[in-house]
Amino acid sequence: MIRASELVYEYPGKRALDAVSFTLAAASITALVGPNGAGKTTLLRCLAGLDEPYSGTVEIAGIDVLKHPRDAHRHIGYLPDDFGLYAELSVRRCLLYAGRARGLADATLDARVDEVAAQLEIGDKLADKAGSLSRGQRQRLAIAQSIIHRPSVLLLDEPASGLDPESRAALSGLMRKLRGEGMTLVVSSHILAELEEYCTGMLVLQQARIVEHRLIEQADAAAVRQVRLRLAQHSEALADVLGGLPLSELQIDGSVANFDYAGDDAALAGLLATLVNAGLPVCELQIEHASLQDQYLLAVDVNRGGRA
Ligand SMILES: Nc1ncnc2c1ncn2[C@@H]1O[C@H](COP(=O)(O)OP(=O)(O)OP(=O)(O)O)[C@@H](O)[C@H]1O
Repeated sequence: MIRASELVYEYPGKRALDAVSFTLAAASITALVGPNGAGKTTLLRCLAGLDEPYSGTVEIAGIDVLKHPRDAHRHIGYLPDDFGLYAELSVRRCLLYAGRARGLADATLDARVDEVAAQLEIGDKLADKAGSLSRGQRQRLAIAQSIIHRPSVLLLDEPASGLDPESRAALSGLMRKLRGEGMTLVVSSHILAELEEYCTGMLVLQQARIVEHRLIEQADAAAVRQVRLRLAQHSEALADVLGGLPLSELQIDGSVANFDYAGDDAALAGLLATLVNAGLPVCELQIEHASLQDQYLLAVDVNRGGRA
């Protein structure tokens, strides 16, 4: 659905994107993460066809964004991080304006404005001036404007910044809903704990380059997991049995053992069977998954280490 190939973008004296390539599947939500200044906003603007890269190509819904920007824009919704609203216009007029700018026909526009306002839960604000809305309501209006033309791709730059926990939870729900309707989303954010709730993939940008592209659902199956094992009572055999298994970071403290284990659920079931068959009185096996934040920090750290 979204394909970037060998993108290079330069500001005067500064390379902001360097040979950036990736493919994102339809109906996915990709977290675009990276340190400040990594190039996230620049990448989103190139994907949206708002900035022209020095070289490389962007394809969205099968359309070459650089060659056919107008066609591509029909498929793209874009929310910039510093989005502006017409403060003196009513919410309804803001949405009507956005719809007309996107070429929606007058005959259907009113109904679409009501529909999208209800979807973003600002239906009761249609008569209010945009300038009178709270930060969260303004954010929802800006998102409503960006999806009024029913794009198949939505690019959101820091959509959760400045929102309270309640509004951020509502935003998470909205993204899941849009994905459920078949939309493909790319979300740049620094709030990794929340991205984890709804993202299907993570793209890590560092110093203008992609350093990691991970599909979260797939990565989970074979990811290294931290395991905590507890026996009902102390057993001298614990160290011997665990010592013969393909584990790492093994630490034993009395009847409790902690270790890292790489394998899917079936492999874990086999591990448990081995322990029980060896006569160990296992009463607890607890698995901790590496969080998105851990994975991100690891990707960024490894890359820094590689460059040092
Ligand atoms: N108009 C500009 N002129 C010159 N350099 C720029 C311009 N805009 C961005 N840059 C530089 O390009 C690099 C990438 O900027 P970009 O805004 O894309 O990063 P970002 O990952 O979105 O950062 P942040 O997380 O802080 O929003 C940075 O080093 C930035 O200083």
